[in-house]
Amino acid sequence: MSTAHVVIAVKHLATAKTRLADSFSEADRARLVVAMLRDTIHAARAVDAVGSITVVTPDPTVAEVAVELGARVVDDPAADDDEDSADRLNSAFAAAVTSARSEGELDIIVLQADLPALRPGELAQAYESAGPASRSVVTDHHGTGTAALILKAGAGDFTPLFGPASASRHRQSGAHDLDGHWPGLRLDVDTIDDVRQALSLGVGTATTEVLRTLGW
Ligand SMILES: Nc1nc2c(ncn2[C@@H]2O[C@H](COP(=O)(O)OP(=O)(O)OP(=O)(O)O)[C@@H](O)[C@H]2O)c(=O)[nH]1
Ligand SMILES: C=C(OP(=O)(O)O)C(=O)O
Repeated sequence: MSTAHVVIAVKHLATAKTRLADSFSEADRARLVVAMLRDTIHAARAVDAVGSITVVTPDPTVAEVAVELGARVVDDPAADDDEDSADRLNSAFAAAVTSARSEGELDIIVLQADLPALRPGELAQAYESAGPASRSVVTDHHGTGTAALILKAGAGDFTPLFGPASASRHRQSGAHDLDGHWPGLRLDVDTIDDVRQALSLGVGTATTEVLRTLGW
């Protein structure tokens, strides 16, 4: 079985999940982001084909949690630059993928950090369904964003195109859209409605605990 390397990006906790600001304080949003990251990493680590995980972040708390969970940490090269936020995110992913590939030509799974309802079987199926030497995209539950990008070894150079409506940009750049019933994999949590949907699908233990302490 081939081995995949998962790459996850998380920004500064102080600026994270602004779309949840009406419902949660900054401190609670930070706790939720860390909890969702924990559940995402736990699910990804449980996939047989996943050999290693890198988290690219400028945030020391996120870096600590990533190391505790056995992930490698890449410092975010552009976090404080005056770039557009999507450009910063794309620079962060590009740096992490370059770092992972410096150890050899690997399959790479670029994965969102906020997938608390992810099931290992969903990620395993998505990875297996991506063809050899291909680039593939798992579109998010809205049909517009990118939940995951799968870059099989030999797929060539990678230009991440995350940001609003990234799924169509990834498709236009040659990525195949993967079909599959993967509700947890597709459910990146950005809004309060997403929180409700994730809860009804079933979230991991860390997110369950934080939401419970917040009265959910
Ligand atoms: N390392 C890194 N990660 C980023 C950066 N910008 C965004 N991310 C991460 O990429 C994912 C999608 O980011 P966004 O949708 O822009 O931000 P968000 O915090 O999820 O939500 P909003 O603030 O509501 O937009 C999240 O996991 C972010 O933490 C960045 O500049 N550097
Ligand atoms: C940045 C993206 O995700 P989000 O929905 O979290 O903004 C994206 O889908 O490219």
